[in-house]
Amino acid sequence: MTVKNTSVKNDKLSANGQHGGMPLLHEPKLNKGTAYSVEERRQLGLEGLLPHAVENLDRQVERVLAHLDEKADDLERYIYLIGLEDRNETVFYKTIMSDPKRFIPVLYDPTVADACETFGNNYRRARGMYITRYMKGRMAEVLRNWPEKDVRFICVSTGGRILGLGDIGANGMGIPIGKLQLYTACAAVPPAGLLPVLFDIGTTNETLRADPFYMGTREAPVSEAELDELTEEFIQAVQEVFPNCCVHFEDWKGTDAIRMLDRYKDKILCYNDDIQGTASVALAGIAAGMNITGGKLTEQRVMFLGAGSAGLGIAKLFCAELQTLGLSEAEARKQVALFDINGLIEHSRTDLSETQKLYARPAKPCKDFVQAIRDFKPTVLVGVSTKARAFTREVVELMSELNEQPIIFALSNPTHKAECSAEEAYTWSKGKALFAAGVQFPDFDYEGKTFRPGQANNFYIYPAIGLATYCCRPTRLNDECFIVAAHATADQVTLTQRAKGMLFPSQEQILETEVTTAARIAEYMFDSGLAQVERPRDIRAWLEAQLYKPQY
Ligand SMILES: O=C([O-])CC(=O)C(=O)O
Ligand SMILES: [Mg+2]
Repeated sequence: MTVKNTSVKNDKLSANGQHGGMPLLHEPKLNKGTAYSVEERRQLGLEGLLPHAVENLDRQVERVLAHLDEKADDLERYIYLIGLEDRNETVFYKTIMSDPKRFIPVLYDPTVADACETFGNNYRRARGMYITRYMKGRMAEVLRNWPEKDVRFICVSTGGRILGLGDIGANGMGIPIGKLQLYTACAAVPPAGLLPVLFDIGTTNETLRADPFYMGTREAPVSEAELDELTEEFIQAVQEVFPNCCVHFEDWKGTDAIRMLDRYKDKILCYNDDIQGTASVALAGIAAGMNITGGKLTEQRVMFLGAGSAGLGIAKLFCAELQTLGLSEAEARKQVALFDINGLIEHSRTDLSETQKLYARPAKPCKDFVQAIRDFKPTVLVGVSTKARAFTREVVELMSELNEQPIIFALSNPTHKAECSAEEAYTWSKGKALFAAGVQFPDFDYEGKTFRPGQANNFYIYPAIGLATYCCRPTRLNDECFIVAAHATADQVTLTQRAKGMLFPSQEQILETEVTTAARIAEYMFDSGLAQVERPRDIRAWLEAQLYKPQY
């Protein structure tokens, strides 16, 4: 426990006109609770406000762990943890970062899905910002209400497509909150500059609009033209109020997501996690699969079930990678096929978006997914459909007939939306499949061998992108950053892990993994001229020096 560190923090507090005492104990970023020393208690007017015992951080975490053990389920644990973050940010991050494999699923997917669906019922305290159409013309003024002035990342969602849950409007706030917590939990990005934003544009969800506990605007979504206008004002306001901020788009309706990324990616520092982060983690899984099968990336044929922002994002990044490996654009696109609710994406379809048209195959119409697989003969199958159980026994068996080791990703989430479970993938493929899902499935024993399913979730990627961005201050992010992140992630799967069929590094050492990934991204940012700070001699050590550490 160092008094020095505290007195620096408390200088800041004095500058705000606060001098310790009870307000200090209610300030989660500064509060040390029972860890204040006798001396500090005297200096800061805390005597008598705390029990006698002076505890250290480890003892405080032990108490938290005991509380968590008493909770009935993960949603209760989630609610408790958010409350803890409201009281003491240091204990919160110390707890999460001490066991990320255990806590990522509690704080984030799949529990965050329940947290979002019950957001109005379980609401406790203000966190993040809500921007509505009623702030039109005043968004910059509104953003100035946020107490932290040096905001470095805004994660913004309309709630228009939350995970595989569809449009849940303002209840989607759980996602920007959770995504930003993982910047810190997985890559030690300092939490002070992280701002979750729910861009409340109304919702198509009539059940929610009729729910007395719903807290968003009770209206149908604004028109596309109005959305574009509101978003433009928001983006301008962010540039003005938080000039060092990277805008992270998350869980917008697919067409809005693609349109906004196209509009802003070359104009401001931004990215879309569902398009670029998901694409990068899928590419990482495919690249790691090549290390197991000995196959070549250029020979992979990827078939998607679902042709929304995630599927199109993966297709685009995969093709970009194939082009860097020497294929032409047309050759690369031939390696990809998409199949959606209306069948195979092929030339004669009249319902395709401009982006979907790029991947339309010169093939006959086909509404039968199994037939489409038989015709295209994919080596990799990617589920981004939000259609539970869509990878049937027939699908998995056919993939195993076509491939020695088929790569099967069931990315829809939360758990009940996955296209198939790990157990199904391993059993139906007779242990041949290299499998990953968007959520973590438990290990599975099949004929004497233990398989560890992968979690192909963008949390392997975006926190590392965040750390590299935080340190290098690039003016833009491009697709190459996400390709570099994919390879850096795949390269960290060890030989022992590959032997268990693992396609991603283990989550126990997620911080170590993401710092390594961030170092590779940072190196690319310096090499390519994207970085706006001076290149350090030792990039890794330089990143490490800037990591947030949960300590007093
Ligand atoms: O949040 C996750 O687990 C993955 C993701 O971005 C999504 O499903 O929208
Ligand atoms: Mg998402």
